[in-house]
Amino acid sequence: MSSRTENWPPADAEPVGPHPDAPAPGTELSEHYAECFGCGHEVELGLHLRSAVADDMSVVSTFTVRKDHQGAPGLAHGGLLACAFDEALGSTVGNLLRTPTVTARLETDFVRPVPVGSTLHIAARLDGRSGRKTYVSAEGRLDADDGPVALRARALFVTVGVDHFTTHGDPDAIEKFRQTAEAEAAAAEQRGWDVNP
Ligand SMILES: CCCCCCCCCCCC(=O)SCCNC(=O)CCNC(=O)[C@H](O)C(C)(C)COP(=O)(O)OP(=O)(O)OC[C@H]1O[C@@H](n2cnc3c(N)ncnc32)[C@H](O)[C@@H]1OP(=O)(O)O
Repeated sequence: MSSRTENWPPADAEPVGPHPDAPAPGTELSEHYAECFGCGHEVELGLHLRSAVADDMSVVSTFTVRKDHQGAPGLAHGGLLACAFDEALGSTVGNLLRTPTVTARLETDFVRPVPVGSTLHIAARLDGRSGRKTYVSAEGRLDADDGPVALRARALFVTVGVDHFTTHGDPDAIEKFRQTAEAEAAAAEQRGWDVNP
C-alpha cells in the first residue's frame, strides 16, 4: 500500500508555466532572506542551499550535509532533509511564479541514507496549479545530478497576501527582508545592464 497522495497533481490542477518575469535558465538564485535557516548566509548552522534555474526550467538546489545536520551517527537528520526540500520547493514556486506562497503540505519519501559530507542535488519542478494552490515536486540525488535517488518530495504551496507576513511575522525582520530584496533587485538590474549595455 502506498501512503503517498494519489492522483498527483489532483484532477482540478492545470498545467502551469513560469511567469514571464521568471529568472532565465542558467540564473543562480539569491538567498531569499539572510536569516533563513534554509538558504541564509547569516545562519551559521543553517543548510545554506544554493539554487539555479536549469535549461528545462526546473530549479536545481544543492545542500551539503555537515556534522551539525546529523540524526543517526554520520547520517543526515530526516527532518533537516525535509527542510532542505521545503526550501528547494518554496524557492521553485516563489521564483518561477513570482508570487508569495507558504507551504501547506509537504510529503517526503526517504529512499536511501544521506551521509555527512555528501551533497544532495535537488531538482524541483512545477506540477500544476488550481487557484491559490500550486503543486510542486522534487527528487534529491546523491553527489551528482545523475546520482542515486535518496529522497523524493511533493508539496502544496498556497499563495498568500503580504498581510500573511505582516500579521504573523516580526516587523523588524520584515523590514530587513524588504531592504535585502530591494538591494538584490538593484544588483540584478545592474547585472542586466552589464550584460546588455
Ligand atoms: C523570490 C521569492 C523566493 C521565495 C522563496 C521562499 C522559500 C521558502 C521556503 C520555506 C517555506 C516555508 O517554510 S512556509 C512556512 C510554513 N508554512 C506555514 O507557516 C503555513 C501555515 N498555514 C497557513 O498559514 C494557512 O493554513 C494557509 C495560508 C496555508 C492556508 O490558509 P488560508 O489562506 O486560510 O486558505 P485555506 O482556505 O485554508 O486553504 C486554501 C486552499 O488550500 C487547501 N489546503 C490548505 N492546507 C492544506 C493542506 N494541508 N492539505 C491540503 N490542502 C490544503 C484548502 O483546502 C483550500 O483549498 P480550496 O478550498 O481552495 O480548494
